[in-house]
Amino acid sequence: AVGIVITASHNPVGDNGVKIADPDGGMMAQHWEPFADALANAPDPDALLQLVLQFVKNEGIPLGGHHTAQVLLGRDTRPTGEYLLDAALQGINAIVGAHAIDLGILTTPQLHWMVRSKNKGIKASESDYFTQLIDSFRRMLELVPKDKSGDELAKKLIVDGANGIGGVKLEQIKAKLSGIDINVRNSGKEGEGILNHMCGADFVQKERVTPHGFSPEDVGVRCASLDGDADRLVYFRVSSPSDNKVDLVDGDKILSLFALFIREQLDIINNNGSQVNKSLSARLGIVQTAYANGASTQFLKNLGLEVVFTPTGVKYLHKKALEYDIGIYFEANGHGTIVFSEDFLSQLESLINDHSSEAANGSAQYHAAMRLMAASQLINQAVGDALSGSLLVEAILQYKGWSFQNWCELYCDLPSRQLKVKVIDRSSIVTTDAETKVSQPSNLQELIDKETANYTHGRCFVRPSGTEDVVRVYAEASMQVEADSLARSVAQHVEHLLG
Ligand SMILES: CC(=O)N[C@H]1[C@@H](OP(=O)(O)O)O[C@H](CO)[C@@H](O)[C@@H]1O
Ligand SMILES: [Mg+2]
Repeated sequence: AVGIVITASHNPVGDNGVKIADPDGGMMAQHWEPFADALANAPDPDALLQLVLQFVKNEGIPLGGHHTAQVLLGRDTRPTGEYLLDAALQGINAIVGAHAIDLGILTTPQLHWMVRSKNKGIKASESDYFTQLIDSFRRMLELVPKDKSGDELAKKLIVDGANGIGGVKLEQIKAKLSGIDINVRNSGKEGEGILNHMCGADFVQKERVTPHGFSPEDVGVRCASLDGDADRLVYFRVSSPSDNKVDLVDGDKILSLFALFIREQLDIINNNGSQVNKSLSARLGIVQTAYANGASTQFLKNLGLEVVFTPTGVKYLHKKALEYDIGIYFEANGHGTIVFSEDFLSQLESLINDHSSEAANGSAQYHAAMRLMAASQLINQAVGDALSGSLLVEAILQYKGWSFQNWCELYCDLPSRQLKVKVIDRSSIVTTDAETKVSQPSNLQELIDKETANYTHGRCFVRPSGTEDVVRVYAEASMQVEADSLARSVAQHVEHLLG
């Protein structure tokens, strides 16, 4: 089985598009992208057919015969979704041997999870997805030390659903989630607002102001914001009753919380004088992009963790994370997850079985192993998932007995600025070293280095966007005015050279 979701994610309600899930539940193989581009740009039906036939030949895809391909289809809440889903059904069913299954309205990560589960031969329906979330969340909370159980505020979460599919699904399951009190705003109900308009994870992360539907009354309460197809997650808190600014916890800080938690459990397992005396070897890898705040990278490195960088785009991060026993990746904008290797999970399982005797199963080592197992079942390992991600955040905060403030204070973000520059041909910029350096045009990197040297904690890079016709400039420095001015001067160089 493979999957297709009709969605345009965090983009305006009038846009639409497709996301494709490969058999492992991950994103479509990268070497198929040029083919997808060619299909989308085919001038007429005949050319389209020729492209398909040629591609089928090149890739050695068996068409027809006994070979059946299942395509799971889902869509978000966009008004154009129904029409496009119907077109997709017709397109798939026109191929001999292919069979489309319409799963209706789903979050993108649900569809990816279903594809992954189906191909693993395990239960793969929406209710199985919900059951897995609810059960593993409950198990995580059962493993919270008794002295950490927090007050009412610690259990309260307000979720901005971006008027999209995430809020709809959360409303369906929130009553079954014990130990947490969830209130959904911008839930996608008729009349509540427009999809992604003045709300949602992308809006909150970029604008750093309260989304529509939040007010000074919410000051101090922990809030989460999802994007339109619920694969991105950021947290925030309304800073003060007098303005609409928020304290933001972005993907980097969610990543840091996850990394701390996983490391702590591994340390408990490996360092605690255990009766069973079995340790668990695990290579833990943290994957970021150049957009990760420098303070987060420093924080993670100070913990002694292995931090690696890939180009922008979760397809690169996910692939890199799979190289580890436990790989944790996040983009600053809130897309990310944790992946566990099969080998690690089977070691974990045997450790848990070894502890199954009465004497051992009260041990700290056993509890830590059980926490890791529950986390691996709660988090969506196919793709970043705002619903399962936020439940893991909530469980970890309860485990640590942490408030939003404690989490914020893990480290202090360096001020940063992002700018977009319109140029004639953005592909004339070529980058290396996970997009942190420019190799073409040849003198641009030297100019960036010169500007950056003028600032304490200065860091700056430019790259052509993969999704918009612009060059993006990112700058960081110890003060906001400095980050702004570094970004501005580098943007001017880009304009001058390529404008
Ligand atoms: C700076 C930034 O946020 N870039 C985004 C954006 O990519 P660009 O290639 O920068 O346009 O869209 C991608 C897809 O949603 C997302 O993965 C990525 O993080
Ligand atoms: Mg999205």
